[in-house]
Amino acid sequence: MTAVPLLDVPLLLDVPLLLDVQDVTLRFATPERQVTATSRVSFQVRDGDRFVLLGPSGCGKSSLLKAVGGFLKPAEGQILLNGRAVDRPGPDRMMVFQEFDQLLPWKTVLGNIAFPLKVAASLGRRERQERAEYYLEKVGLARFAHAYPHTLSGGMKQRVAIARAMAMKPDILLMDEPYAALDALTRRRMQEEFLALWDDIGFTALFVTHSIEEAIIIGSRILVLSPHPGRVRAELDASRFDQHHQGGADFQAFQRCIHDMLFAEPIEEAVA
Ligand SMILES: Nc1ncnc2c1ncn2[C@@H]1O[C@H](COP(=O)(O)OP(=O)(O)OP(=O)(O)O)[C@@H](O)[C@H]1O
Repeated sequence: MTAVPLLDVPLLLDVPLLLDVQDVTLRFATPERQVTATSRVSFQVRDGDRFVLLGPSGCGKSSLLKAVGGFLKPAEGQILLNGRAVDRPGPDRMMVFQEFDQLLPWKTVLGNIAFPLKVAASLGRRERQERAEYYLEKVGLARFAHAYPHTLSGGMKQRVAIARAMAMKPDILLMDEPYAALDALTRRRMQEEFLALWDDIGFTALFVTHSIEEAIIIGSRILVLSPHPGRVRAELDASRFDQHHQGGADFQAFQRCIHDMLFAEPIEEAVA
């Protein structure tokens, strides 16, 4: 029987379509065998979405993000950004990683944020400086403009990485478990800041996590992927929840529902 994923999302046809992932299968060739990371995954991200890819370890979340980033070519299917096929990395898709060492250690915080703007060569020196300062202020680190990365905490480094990505004003921000290596309290605070930034600036994010709780807090839409190889199990509307709902009955019921979906075996049963 053909597996039918559960779709529980409003049709937002009046909101511009940004990213269209169509039947994407991703494979890796290793010396021993071929690994299929995802199988015929489809989803659409619209302007302003906080779109979360959620699934167990190895289901291909990071690989999907890399493919959207243009670092990995689909074996089948295609990825369109603003109607154009993605075939290489570009400044319209900026990535934030989990690792704390993604900043250039020999540049100051401000220098790190201004650096991609300099490489892109679209702004003059003064505009670059102003843009970098603006986003640094937005992540609450204006006082640390001249500090070097090794003097910052993990959370501060992630804030700088987020400011650096945002300063490029990408069409979509690609975030690969950006808070997973942080302690629980800092992680919570970063989630709150992420939502406050989204309210303040407005951006579109494709966010990878394997935490159900984080997916519900961060996401406006959640794509639930099955274990390896990743297939779409469901797409859910999470826009009614944020950090203030955590612990509430609705939040917990939603969390349980996603948990059951993730650990259910055949997709047909999850839908029934
Ligand atoms: N460069 C690679 N070469 C070979 N296999 C790979 C490569 N990158 C990923 N894979 C395999 O593809 C599958 C999906 O990996 P991926 O890292 O995308 O999953 P994930 O859902 O992001 O996992 P995690 O949450 O643990 O990071 C895994 O089986 C992984 O071993």
